[in-house]
Amino acid sequence: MDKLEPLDHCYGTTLEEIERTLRYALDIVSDGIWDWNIRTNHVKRSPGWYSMLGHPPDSLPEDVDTWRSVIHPGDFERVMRNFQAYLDGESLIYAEDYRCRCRDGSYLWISDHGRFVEFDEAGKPTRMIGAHRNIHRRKMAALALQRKNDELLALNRKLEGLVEARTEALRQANEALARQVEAAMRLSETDPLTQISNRRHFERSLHGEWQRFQRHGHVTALLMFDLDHFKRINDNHGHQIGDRALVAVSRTVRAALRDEDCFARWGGEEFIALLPETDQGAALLLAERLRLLVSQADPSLPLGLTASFSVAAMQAGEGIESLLKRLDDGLYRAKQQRNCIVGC
Ligand SMILES: Nc1nc2c(ncn2[C@@H]2O[C@H](COP(=O)(O)OP(=O)(O)OP(=O)(O)O)[C@@H](O)[C@H]2O)c(=O)[nH]1
Repeated sequence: MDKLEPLDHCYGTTLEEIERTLRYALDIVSDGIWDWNIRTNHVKRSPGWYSMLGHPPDSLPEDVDTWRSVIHPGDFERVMRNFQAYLDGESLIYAEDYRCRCRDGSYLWISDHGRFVEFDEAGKPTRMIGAHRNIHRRKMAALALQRKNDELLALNRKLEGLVEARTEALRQANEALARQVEAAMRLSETDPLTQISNRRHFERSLHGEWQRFQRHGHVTALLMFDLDHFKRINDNHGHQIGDRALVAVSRTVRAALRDEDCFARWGGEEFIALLPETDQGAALLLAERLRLLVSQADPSLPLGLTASFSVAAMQAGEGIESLLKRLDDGLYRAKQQRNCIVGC
């Protein structure tokens, strides 16, 4: 521990003069000073120290217990621990901010600094002097700022939570919307009775496939069929049975086709299939298989079902309208005989 440099060369010659000079200096830089004789345990406190805490000068016992008794219980342990660490030489400085109880019971934040100033021959400290500074306003302002900061942090966390929740709600709403759009899309492309594609969807698929055929020349065929004497079925057995027959035929044919084949209800009791990567020969074989399947579509129906088929493969340089017309003409010819297949 550093010892104080002798002050006699500039502040006086006697010890008393030096002590007085020291007190003046401490009075200027602090609000209260304390001077502890470690050997006797006597503590002398300046008038400023008493007035800072609202006491008349020299009105309290001049010992260490007076100091202990005014420290705020919430600060007591920390202050004692650090003070002891200085006394034990574990800490090089003693400097603590804490609350001191005033005479009226209120507490004042002070900053306390102290150091040993005298030692015996063995180097043991015999005297310690310290200074108190009133830091109440600064400390209160700092605490208020800290509180404000904590409030802002809490608000920020709350806002972050709100934003997160809102983002999640928005994400879920978007997902629900996407599902609705997808369902609406599916609905707009589906025939309500048979649940296979409708004409609108088929035309879009046909357009795409036709463009691919133009670009890459991949063989693609179309197959169209029309149930025979369907009017008689309705007339003889009722519209409901007619509907059941349409559903049964749709299910049977859909199940017999590949996923990539687009199968649609073209109108009334007329159906159409788009068969990518299929040439005329393969499409004719498929039509024959379907012709047999249609007749077995629903054995529980009180009638026999047959259909007339037309098959046409895409041809280079031919437009969609012409292709469909060819298919239509083929079906017209098949209808002259019924329950048969016409390639065109
Ligand atoms: N039950 C039912 N019948 C339908 C539906 N759509 C069309 N039809 C009927 O299908 C029948 C088609 O009759 P037509 O065009 O004369 O043909 P067809 O009786 O099958 O005779 P061909 O085609 O010459 O063999 C009509 O009676 C329509 O009412 C439907 O969704 N449900």
